[in-house]
Amino acid sequence: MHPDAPLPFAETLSVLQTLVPPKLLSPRVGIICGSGLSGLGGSLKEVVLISYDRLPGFVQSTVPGHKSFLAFGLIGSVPVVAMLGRFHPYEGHKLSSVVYPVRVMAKMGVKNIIITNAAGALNPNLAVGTIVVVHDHIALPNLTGMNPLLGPQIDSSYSRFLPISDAYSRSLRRLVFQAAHQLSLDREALAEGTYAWVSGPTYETAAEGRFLRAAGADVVGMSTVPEVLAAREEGMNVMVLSLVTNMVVIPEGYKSVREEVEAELAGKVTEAVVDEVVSHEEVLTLGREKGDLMKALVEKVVEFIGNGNGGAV
Ligand SMILES: O=P(O)(O)O[C@@H]1C[C@H](O)[C@@H](CO)O1
Ligand code: HPA
Repeated sequence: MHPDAPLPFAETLSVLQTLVPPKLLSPRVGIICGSGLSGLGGSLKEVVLISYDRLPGFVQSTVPGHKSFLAFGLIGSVPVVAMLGRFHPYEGHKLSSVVYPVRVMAKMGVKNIIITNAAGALNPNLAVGTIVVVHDHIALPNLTGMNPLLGPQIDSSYSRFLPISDAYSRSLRRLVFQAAHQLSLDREALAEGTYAWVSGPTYETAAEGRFLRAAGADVVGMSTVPEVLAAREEGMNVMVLSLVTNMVVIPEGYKSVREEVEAELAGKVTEAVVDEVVSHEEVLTLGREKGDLMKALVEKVVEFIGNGNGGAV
């Protein structure tokens, strides 16, 4: 038993066995829906929704735009399991709780996981509404002691020192671009990039935004990386799609208040400076607007996986 948090896998799986029809009990693909993206669950056929409060080991999602249901169903003929609502450390959840559903998916036999999120763009070439296919990440929390794999190993057969330079499956990333081609999406609809994980819940200051951009990140968000690490530890192929819901506020240059006041005292007319801010409402609005696009891409990729394409199983 894990001393930090006893993980009730047997109990969770036994509840699932009583609630999920046998046909859906061995999902091929796991999906995690990001902020405002739970509509993905709406496209599942023969869907069975299970409230998180019925599942031992699951906590509740408390963030607007996240539900608290595990959905089982079919995309085409492929059985999938989807988290309609994820857990973030900033909600007060332990990292072991945040990644518990990913580990449950692994115990159910899921080999491929598609993780979606809403993110702010640091790269000025990205437009709001773009979906970024993530190929790498920067996780300051991981580097400074906030890593879901810290502590005694939950399974002694797992690697103690997990390499994650290959965390984002190239085969699955290829499938996204093939899916975009089949869906006749404009080239600009998709981009590739690096995701920076921050703990949140505050959005970034301008200086933090500049810092993360200078470090090489294209987008920034408050989730996903813990799930990626757990999924890799469990041996899954991982794909991450970030929907750019807003530009991170990084003004061109600081407009000096001293100079503003001095100019006014000298009788000059100055331009009023209004500081911009980001809000979760705009994140959710964009999630709703682009939810169908994200859904179409995910469905197509699942279809490809079902057909055995791309080297992913
Ligand atoms: O769960 P995701 O990463 O999609 O949600 C993002 C990050 C924060 O939870 C929230 C901020 O608006 O949206
Ligand atoms: N910063 C961090 N997380 C986010 C953002 C952001 O600008 N937008 C959506 N999630």
